[in-house]
Amino acid sequence: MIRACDLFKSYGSADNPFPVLRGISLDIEDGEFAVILGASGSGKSTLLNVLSGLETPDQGDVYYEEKKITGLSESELTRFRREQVGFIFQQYYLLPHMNVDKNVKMGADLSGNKDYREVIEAVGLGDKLEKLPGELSGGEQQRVSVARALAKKPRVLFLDEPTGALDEATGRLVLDYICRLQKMYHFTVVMVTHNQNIAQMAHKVILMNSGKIRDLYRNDTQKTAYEIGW
Ligand SMILES: Nc1ncnc2c1ncn2[C@@H]1O[C@H](COP(=O)(O)OP(=O)(O)OP(=O)(O)O)[C@@H](O)[C@H]1O
Repeated sequence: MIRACDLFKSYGSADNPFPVLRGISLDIEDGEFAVILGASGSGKSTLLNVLSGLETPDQGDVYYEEKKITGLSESELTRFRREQVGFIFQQYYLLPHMNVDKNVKMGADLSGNKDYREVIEAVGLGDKLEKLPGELSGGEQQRVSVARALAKKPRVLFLDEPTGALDEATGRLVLDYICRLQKMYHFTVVMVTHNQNIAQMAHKVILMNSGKIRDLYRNDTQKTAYEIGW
C-alpha cells in the first residue's frame, strides 16, 4: 500500500511561496488502478512526482507499506525508484539510436530481469525488436515505453498523461495493454489524466482542485478501454 499523510508542497521562494499541494492524504492499495483527475494546474503531476519519490514534499510523508520514503537520502531515493517504480510520460523518452529490444533491455537491466522479451511480446511488439523508435508509430513508441517501464517488474507504475499525445484509437489500445499487463503482473497503477472518461476504468478516483483532494471515490465496476467514452 502507498500512504500519503498530509502532504504540502510549494514552489517559488520562501518570501513568496506558491502552494501546489495543500494537505493531501490518501491510500492506494496494492494492485489498485488509481486515477488522478483535476483542472490544469491543480497539482496532479506534482502529487504523482511526490508519491513516486521524484520530488520531496515540504511537509508530510509518503509510505510504501511501513517504509517511509520521505527523508531518504538522494541515493537511497534513486535506488528506491530504480527497484520499485516505473514511469510513463506523455513523451516517450526512448533513445532514438537504440532499437526496441535495446530500449526495453535498458529498463530490464535496472533490476537484472533476464525475461524482458516477454514484456515486449505482451505489448504486441515481438516482431519489431530491431526497429528504431523513429520507424514506429506514436502508439507503438508508447507501447515500447510501457514495456521498458515494466521490464524491471516494478511494484508501482506511475503514468502522467500517457495518452496525451495519442489519437483516440491508439490511446484506447495503449490503455487496454496497460490493463491487461496489470492483470498479468499485478502491479499498482497511479495515472494522471485530463480525460475524465478514463476514471471509469479505475478502482479509485482522486479528484484534485487547487492542491487539495476535492473528492475521492471507488468504482464498484471498471469499464474497459473500449467501453469508455473519449
Ligand atoms: N518545478 C516547478 N517550479 C515552479 N512551479 C511549478 C513547478 N512545477 C509545477 N509548478 C506549478 O505548480 C502548479 C501545479 O502544477 P502541476 O504540474 O502539478 O499541475 P497539473 O494539475 O498536473 O497541471 P496540468 O494538468 O496542466 O499538467 C502549476 O501552477 C505549475 O505552474
